[in-house]
Amino acid sequence: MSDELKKAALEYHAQPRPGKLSVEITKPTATSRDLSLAYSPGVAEPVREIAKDAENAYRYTNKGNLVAVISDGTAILGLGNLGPLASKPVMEGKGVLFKRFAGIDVFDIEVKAESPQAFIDTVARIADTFGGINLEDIKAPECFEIERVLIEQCSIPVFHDDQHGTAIVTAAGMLNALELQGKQIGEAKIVCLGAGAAAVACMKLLISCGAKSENIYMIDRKGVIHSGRDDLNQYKAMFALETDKRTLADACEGADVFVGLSGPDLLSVDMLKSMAPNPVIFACSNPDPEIKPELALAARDDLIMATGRSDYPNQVNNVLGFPFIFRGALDVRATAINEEMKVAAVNAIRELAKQPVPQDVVDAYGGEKFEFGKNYIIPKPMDVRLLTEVCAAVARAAVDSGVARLPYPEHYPLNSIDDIKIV
Ligand SMILES: NC(=O)C1=CN([C@@H]2O[C@H](COP(=O)(O)OP(=O)(O)OC[C@H]3O[C@@H](n4cnc5c(N)ncnc54)[C@H](OP(=O)(O)O)[C@@H]3O)[C@@H](O)[C@H]2O)C=CC1
Ligand SMILES: CC(=O)C(=O)O
Ligand SMILES: [Mg+2]
Repeated sequence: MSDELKKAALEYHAQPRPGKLSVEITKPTATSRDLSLAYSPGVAEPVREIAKDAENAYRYTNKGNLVAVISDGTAILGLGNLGPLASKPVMEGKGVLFKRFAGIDVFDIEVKAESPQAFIDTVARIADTFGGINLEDIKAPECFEIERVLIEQCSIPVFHDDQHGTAIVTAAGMLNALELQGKQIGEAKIVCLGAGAAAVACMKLLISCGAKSENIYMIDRKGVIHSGRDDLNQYKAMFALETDKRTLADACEGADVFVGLSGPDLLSVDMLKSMAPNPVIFACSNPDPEIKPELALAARDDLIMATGRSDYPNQVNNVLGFPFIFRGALDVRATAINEEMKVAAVNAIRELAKQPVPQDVVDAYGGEKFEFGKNYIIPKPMDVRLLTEVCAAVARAAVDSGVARLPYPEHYPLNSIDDIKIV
């Protein structure tokens, strides 16, 4: 990041008031009558109704449109374990994206937890306040058990965005990129640098989409994950291969795909050059990718290059997923975000990239024209059709798979956030 951008980012967060989010009032509060409805004595009535039947919380409070974005700060982007308070700008940022792209209100919650169990207990105790819980930037392997237990304990959707949001968007982009490069996913040799929350979920979903586990080389700080290692947790062990490859450089030789979910500047130009013709490079570490696009594109001209950032083409980032997935789930009051809903989101995002791009999206990106191809494998976050297509696909899948508590919404498809009706 340039010094100029770093300075601008601090200024953006500090001025004209600190932070990126505030709370707004949705009812009249001008008169004493308004206050006697909003607060004492009127507020007692919805209290009594909710005490009689918890479902009334959806009718009389903001529960149905409120998502908690919760972190313990143990894996903030690719910056590592910097603690809960330091994660707050990212969690506020997720709140901005939920609101801007899908009209969802967010409380960001940063939890100082001495153990995964303490974190679970904290979240479980506050869960009923919300319509859904988006777990964010919690490191592996703890994140897997945290999410599993919270899904079991909560009756609202619990979704670890770094796992599933990332996997959905990566799978959508990867299927399109492979198609453009003329490769079959079932034959692609895949190198995955990183073996944490995002990496494990992405590789699992790519396997569901047809990738072969025997073609996936997963790599952590100690090198290739192979069956001779005795230091693997159960999540890494699922990817252990019988192989004599040991290093990232060994794995890259002849590989078709590189997926980086690890840290900055870890893929060298020599490694990139050793890959098969027409490779796909997803260097998705934030804020700094595993290889800079300028370096990669200067080294070879037959690749498709994506990063997690907004300032390069092909932004493979969970922002294309979580706002719309939660909108669809909330609008049918789903009890979970299940595999059917995730696959529906993959297909909706993937297909959208193949449609002509509307003028307002072109305008939002400085007038540059996009069409399905090497520099446009996946839709842009500003594309309102994500709201239309992904919410509809997710809500439909929730209904069809039996986790929806409301029917498919009559007001769908959503053509703008003004069409949203809080249920
Ligand atoms: N573009 C997007 O939408 C998203 C991008 N990401 C990015 O993915 C990265 C990982 O995030 P997440 O999975 O949540 O974090 P985790 O802490 O769960 O996992 C980090 C993984 O990266 C590995 N790693 C870190 N440094 C190196 C290194 N030098 N060499 C090899 N492996 C390394 C770690 O290895 P070990 O197991 O040995 O410690 C670990 O397996 C971050 O950079 C994040 O920004 C995450 C989510 C979404
Ligand atoms: C994008 C995101 O969630 C991450 O980098 O952690
Ligand atoms: Mg994250």
